[in-house]
Amino acid sequence: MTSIVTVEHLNKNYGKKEILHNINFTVNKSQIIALIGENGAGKTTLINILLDLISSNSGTVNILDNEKNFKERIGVMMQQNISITRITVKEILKLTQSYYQSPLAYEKIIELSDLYDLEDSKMDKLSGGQKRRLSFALAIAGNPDLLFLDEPTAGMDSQSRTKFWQTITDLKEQHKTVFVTSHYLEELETIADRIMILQNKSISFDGSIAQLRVLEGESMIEFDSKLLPNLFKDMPEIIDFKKVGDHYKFTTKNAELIIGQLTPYLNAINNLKVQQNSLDSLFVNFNKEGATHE
Ligand SMILES: Nc1ncnc2c1ncn2[C@@H]1O[C@H](COP(=O)(O)OP(=O)(O)OP(=O)(O)O)[C@@H](O)[C@H]1O
Repeated sequence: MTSIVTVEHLNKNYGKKEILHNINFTVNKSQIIALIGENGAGKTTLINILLDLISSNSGTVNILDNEKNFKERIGVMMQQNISITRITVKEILKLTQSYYQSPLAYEKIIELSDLYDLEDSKMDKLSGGQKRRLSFALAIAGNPDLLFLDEPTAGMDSQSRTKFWQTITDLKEQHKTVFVTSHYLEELETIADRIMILQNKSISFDGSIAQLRVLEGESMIEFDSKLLPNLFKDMPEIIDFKKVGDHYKFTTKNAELIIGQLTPYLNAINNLKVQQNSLDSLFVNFNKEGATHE
């Protein structure tokens, strides 16, 4: 596979505060990579370094082989929307297209960003969600091979989000590579090929959601029962055991084994629920163990 982003031994400080420590990774073509981390973990800082908007203190970044005009092949959707008074959606898109040698067709941009009916609206009169869609339109105007999306769906309604992620998946099918950060983990869960967790200044997890499930527990089991809590507490397969009143909730790496162990007590168990662990709860568990991750 062709590597289109390579980061080696990257470090970043703001003043005396270390933000990123020895970051290393490569990104291949046609992947959707979700960069996740708590507020202030350094996601935007990392993306800004990749985009050469700010400099690192040390380390190397190689994007698209740093070939001539490689920046033309990158599309960026920043966390903040840009708004210019008196310019319409159509005008700003046409202007942006004009900066590129091989831009995406205007009609295609409108279609992918779902900006029908808003082409003649003034930029500063758009709603928050519409501004997000315009930011996306501006990001894809140059028909980029590599897209950076920082909190792309913030402020979008649920219909727009669904459509947006479908578009991102379609772009991947067209061999585009997408680097996305978001706090809406349930959205990333279905589309990301690869999850990178930024924690304690480093990439502390880098792999698929299936690999994260193996690490953190594949399933969540919940039920109500008056059974003694110490029946379960010491089972090594049980992770993150919680009991509130008669309600039991825990994560496990081996749901089948636990269900087998619960079978003799099924008469004393109500509302049994077994489900695959969501990215949200995997991330919470992962962060709780934060200090132990490399
Ligand atoms: N220009 C700056 N000068 C000094 N400190 C900064 C600067 N920009 C960011 N920081 C600090 O660096 C840390 C990382 O910030 P960053 O915005 O990269 O985090 P983030 O993971 O993107 O957060 P969020 O999820 O809230 O967007 C934070 O502690 C932030 O306060």
